[in-house]
Amino acid sequence: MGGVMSSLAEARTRAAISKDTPKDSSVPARLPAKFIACDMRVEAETTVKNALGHYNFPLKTITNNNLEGVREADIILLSCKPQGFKAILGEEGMKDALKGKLLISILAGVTSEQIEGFLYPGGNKPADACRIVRVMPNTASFVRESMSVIQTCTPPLEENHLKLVTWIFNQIGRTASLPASNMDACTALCGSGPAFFALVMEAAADGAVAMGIPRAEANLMAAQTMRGTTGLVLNGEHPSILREKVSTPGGCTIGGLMVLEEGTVRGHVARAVREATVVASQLGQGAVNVNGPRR
Ligand SMILES: NC(=O)C1=CN([C@@H]2O[C@H](COP(=O)(O)OP(=O)(O)OC[C@H]3O[C@@H](n4cnc5c(N)ncnc54)[C@H](OP(=O)(O)O)[C@@H]3O)[C@@H](O)[C@H]2O)C=CC1
Ligand SMILES: O=C(O)[C@@H]1CCC=N1
Repeated sequence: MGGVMSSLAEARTRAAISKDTPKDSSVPARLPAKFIACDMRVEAETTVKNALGHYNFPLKTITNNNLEGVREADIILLSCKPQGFKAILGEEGMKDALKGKLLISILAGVTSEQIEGFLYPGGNKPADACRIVRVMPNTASFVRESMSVIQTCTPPLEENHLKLVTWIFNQIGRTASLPASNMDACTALCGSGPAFFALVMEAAADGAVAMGIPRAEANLMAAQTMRGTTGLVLNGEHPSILREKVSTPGGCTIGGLMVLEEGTVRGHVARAVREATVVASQLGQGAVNVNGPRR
């Protein structure tokens, strides 16, 4: 989806907070209460409604009129292809529509400086310029398990904006903050990561199928085993210790691990993250054939 906008309204939930309940200081004073989805194709309206229609908030879809969506919104979530932001933000009237608003970009490889430089060339930034924040979420946001990295801004975001961005992305998983220089690696690890881990999971299931386990059970077993492993690590277990604990001396785990090490799995997985980092860094530069062979 190209541009997704949500407008703010006074948080209805605040009314429900009793006098005795301590206020959660991480919750912004105003929360998003309405969602506007903008796309270029009318078919996208059905996709959006099917994906989001069951949630209990007002949802509006707009086709081929990003300007209307931006005018109506307080927060703009830019989610077109990396190279597509100039067409959207360069539209006549867009700069005015963005005045004083928060523009969140999840575009891979596009820096905040690039967006800012496009909107306000030559550093001609008015006092009411929109505030741009770069965030890298991932597809697990669909099941509220995203790992989203919010880029730290210079100068820092004002407290309300920071609370708001953090709150939004905390609704769809976990958040972390890192500087601009780390965002391409975050894109590779968090943005692309689900695809990498899915490949490993599929390979593990294939192995089990080869040894006679039915496909459906193998997929379930691989997915739940991966989930359990992530649960242990998120609970504080170090991956190396976890691996040692499972490796009964003379047992089957160490036998399997030896095969993985022979196959240089670590090197290849790490290299995939390094490769995706380099590719991500080129996505916003107008480069072509970014995935061409490098050697
Ligand atoms: N896929 C992922 O897991 C992640 C993606 N990202 C980033 O999110 C962005 C989208 O990625 P992804 O969803 O995979 O890519 P897609 O190409 O599937 O989505 C791009 C969307 O933008 C829409 N669009 C294109 N031009 C316009 C326009 N002028 N106005 C409004 N909408 C427009 C497209 O509409 P239409 O379908 O009609 O062409 C399409 O829905 C990228 O920048 C990517 O780097 C970030 C993190 C994870
Ligand atoms: O592959 C891509 O370019 C996007 C960015 C991160 C995940 N998907």
